[in-house]
Amino acid sequence: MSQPAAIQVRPHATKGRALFAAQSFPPGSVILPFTPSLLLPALSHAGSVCAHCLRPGTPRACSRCRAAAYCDAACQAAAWAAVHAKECKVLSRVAAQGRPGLPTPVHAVVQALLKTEVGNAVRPLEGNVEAWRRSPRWADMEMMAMGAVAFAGLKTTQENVQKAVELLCKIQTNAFHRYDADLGQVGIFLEPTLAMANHSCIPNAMVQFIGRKAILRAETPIQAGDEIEISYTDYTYPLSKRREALSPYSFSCQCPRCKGDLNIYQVCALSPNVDLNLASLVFDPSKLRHHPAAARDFKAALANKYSEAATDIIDSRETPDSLDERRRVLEAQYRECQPLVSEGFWGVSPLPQVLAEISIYYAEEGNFVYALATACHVATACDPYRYVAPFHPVRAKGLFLIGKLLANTAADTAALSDSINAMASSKGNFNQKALQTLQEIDQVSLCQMLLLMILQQTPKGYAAEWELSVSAREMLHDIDQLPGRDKELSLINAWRQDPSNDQSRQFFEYAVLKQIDALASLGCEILAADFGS
Ligand SMILES: C[S@@+](CC[C@H](N)C(=O)[O-])C[C@H]1O[C@@H](n2cnc3c(N)ncnc32)[C@H](O)[C@@H]1O
Repeated sequence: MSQPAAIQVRPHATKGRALFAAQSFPPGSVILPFTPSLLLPALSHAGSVCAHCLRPGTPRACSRCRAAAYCDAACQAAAWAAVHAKECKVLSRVAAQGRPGLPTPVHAVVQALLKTEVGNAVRPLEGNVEAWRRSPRWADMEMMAMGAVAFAGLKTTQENVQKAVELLCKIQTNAFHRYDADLGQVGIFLEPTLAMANHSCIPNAMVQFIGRKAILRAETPIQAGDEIEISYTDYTYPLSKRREALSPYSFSCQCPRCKGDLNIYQVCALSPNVDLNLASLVFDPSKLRHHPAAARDFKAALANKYSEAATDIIDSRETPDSLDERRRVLEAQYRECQPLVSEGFWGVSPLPQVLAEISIYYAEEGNFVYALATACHVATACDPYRYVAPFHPVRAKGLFLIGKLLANTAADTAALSDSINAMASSKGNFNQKALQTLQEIDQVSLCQMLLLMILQQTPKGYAAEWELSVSAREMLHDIDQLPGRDKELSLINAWRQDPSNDQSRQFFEYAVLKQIDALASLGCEILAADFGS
C-alpha cells in the first residue's frame, strides 16, 4: 500500500490501523483523490449506469456478454484493460444460464479471484472474519463465496471457498456504497488506502464521489497528526439506527455523539464550522449554536425520544408509485412526525427526509411553488443543523434543487396563478399569498446567486467533473443570455469579486437571505395548511 505524502497509515491503539494527516487541511479542502481498485455497478443498476465510471445514463452493453454496459468507447476500453477482459466470459456464462447477472458481492469476489491486482488490493484489509462467522449471515456468506468460486471457474474445494469467504468479508468491511440522490445505491467502491479511514459519527472528513474517483475532503479543520475519520453511515440518524448500520463492522462507536446520545442540535452547537455559514442560506449563523434542543436537557431528550419513535414507524414503509398513494403515505408519515413538528425540531430525523419527499411530491404534481417553498424550508430549518458545513454535498444539492425550482417558477409566475389555484381551490387566499411572495422576488437573480454559491462549494479542481457544478454552469450560461439585467449583473459581479465588503453583504442579505427566508416561512405555512390537518 503506497502512502501519499498528505496522509499516513499507522496503527491505532484501539482501532487497528488508521489514517493520519501529515499536514493541516482547512474545511472543504481536498485531502486526496482516490482511484478505485474495485468499482462495480450494483446488479439492480447494471443496465442504467456505466460499469466503468458509474455515471447514470443509457450505457451500451458489451456485445459479447451483454452484462456490462458503458457510457462510451473510452470507458469500455479502460474497463477491458482494468478487469473486463478477465470476467467477460464468466458474465456470458451467467447470462447463458438465464440469470440477470451476478449479485454485487459475488461479482466483487469473482473479480478479486480472477484479477491479481484486485485480489492483492483486498487481501491485506481487515475482514472481521471471526465476527462474521458468529453472525446469522455467515451461512449466506459461505453460499455466496461458493458461488463466486464456481463462477470464477475454480474448483469448489474447502480451501478455495475459505479464501473466497475471507475476500467477501474484507469487501463487505471496506467497500463504500456509492449512492446517487435519484437512483439510490448504484454500486460499490474499494480502494485500500482510503479503506484505512476509521469511523466517527462526528467525522472530520467526508468522501465525495465524482465520476470514477472518491475525493477525501476535510469536513472540519484538520491538523497535522490528527486521525482522519469519516462516517460509515448517515450521522444524522438516531442512535439505534446508527448502531444497526454499524453492526456489520464489529465495533462499538465511542464518539461523543454516541457516548452522550447527542442530537443534531447539540453537535451543531459544538461544531467549528458554524461561522462558515456566513456564506450560506442561514440568515443568522449564531442561531445555529442556540437551538432549544441544544440548550435545554429536557428538550434534547425529547428530540431523541421522538426521533427514535418516528424512525421506527416510518422506516418500515414503502414509497408507492402513484401520486395519490404517495400523498396518502406522506400524510401518514407527517402525522408520525407531528411531535417533532410541534416542538420545532425540523432537523431531527426522519422529519427532514419526509419534508424532502413532500417537496419532490409537489414538484411531480406540477406545483412548483409549493415544492420551492418546502425546499427552502428544508434548506434553512433542517440541513444547516444536520450538516453544518455549507459545502456538504447535501447542502449543495439543496441549493441546486431550489435553483431548478426557481427556473420553473421564474419562467412564468403569472401563468402559475391559474395552476396553483386550480390545485387547491379551497386554499384560494393562501395561494394568492404564495403567488404574491413569488412576484416580489427577483427569481432570476436569486437562482443565479444560488448557482454561483454551488460553484464556490465545489471541491477545488473538480468543477469540470462534479455533475452538480457542471449542471449549475449550464444553467448559469442560460441565465447569462437573458437581456436587460445590467443592473442586477453589476451587483452580482461586485459580490463575486468581494463577497465580504459592506455593499456585497447588504446585497446578499437582500437578494438571497431575505427572499429565501420569505419562501421558507411560506413553506412552513404550506406544510401546516396542506399536511398539518
Ligand atoms: C474500513 S476498516 C478501517 C481500517 C481498519 N482499522 C484496519 O485496520 O484495517 C473498518 C474496520 O476498522 C475498525 N474500526 C473502524 N472505525 C472504528 C472505530 N471508531 N472504533 C473501533 N474500530 C473501528 C473496525 O474493525 C471496522 O470493521
